[in-house]
Amino acid sequence: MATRTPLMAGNWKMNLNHLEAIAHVQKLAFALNDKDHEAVEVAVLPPFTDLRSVQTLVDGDKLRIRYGAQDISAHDSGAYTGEVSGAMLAKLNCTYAVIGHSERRQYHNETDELCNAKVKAAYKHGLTPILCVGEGLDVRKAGNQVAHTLAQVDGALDGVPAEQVAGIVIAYEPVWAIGTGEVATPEDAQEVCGAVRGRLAELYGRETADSARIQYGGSVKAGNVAAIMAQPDVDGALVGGASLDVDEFVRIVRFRDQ
Ligand SMILES: O=C[C@H](O)COP(=O)(O)O
Repeated sequence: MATRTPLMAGNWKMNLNHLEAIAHVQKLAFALNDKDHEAVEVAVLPPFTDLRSVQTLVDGDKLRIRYGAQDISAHDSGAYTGEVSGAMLAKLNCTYAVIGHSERRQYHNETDELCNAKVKAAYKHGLTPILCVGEGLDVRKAGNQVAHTLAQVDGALDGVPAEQVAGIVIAYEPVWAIGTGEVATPEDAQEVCGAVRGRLAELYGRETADSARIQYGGSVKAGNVAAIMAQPDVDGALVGGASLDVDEFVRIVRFRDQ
């Protein structure tokens, strides 16, 4: 089985301006040591307006922190007011682009079809998608979380080749656990993360499935991360609120010590 490096990614959402971003990343870099970076990949996902400042800091100080954007346009360039292209993000040396976060699906009506176009745009420009999937409370109550989430995976990866999927990050984020303090149990997380890996194996083969990383997201904190990370198909966390607190986020990165 492939050895997957855990990825702890802080999704700041619409928080921290570019000056606050610099202070935050400096504090985070100071708190992390070589041992942390060898064991875990650490990434931040700031608002678009912060990315140039984060890039300058990471490059200038040769930090081992990676960064990416919270969204990406499906288009390369042109008359798409308000959008940011993959080429622009690649120019900023972004590693990641979040695609299909539930807040984009909910507030901006993003569909699986659009997510699929965004996944293809990310790969076209050398970015790694962090593809977000997961069910709402009604679906969970009906017991349909696996089927719902796998349909989102199928839709977003339609036509994406195995060699690209091998490097993808898929974040399973049950919507009812996002920002609510209600974390999924480790078994809930494993049920769906395991099913997602199973689907990747069906679609692309075992080797590809074993090399893709699957994160859990939804009210992850230092106090609950270790049990979630102990699950065999959970390879990291997409952390929202707790990533805004550097000390808490560092404790999440050090999940093995919790
Ligand atoms: O992208 C992160 C998720 O939406 C989780 O957010 P949260 O940790 O604040 O629940």
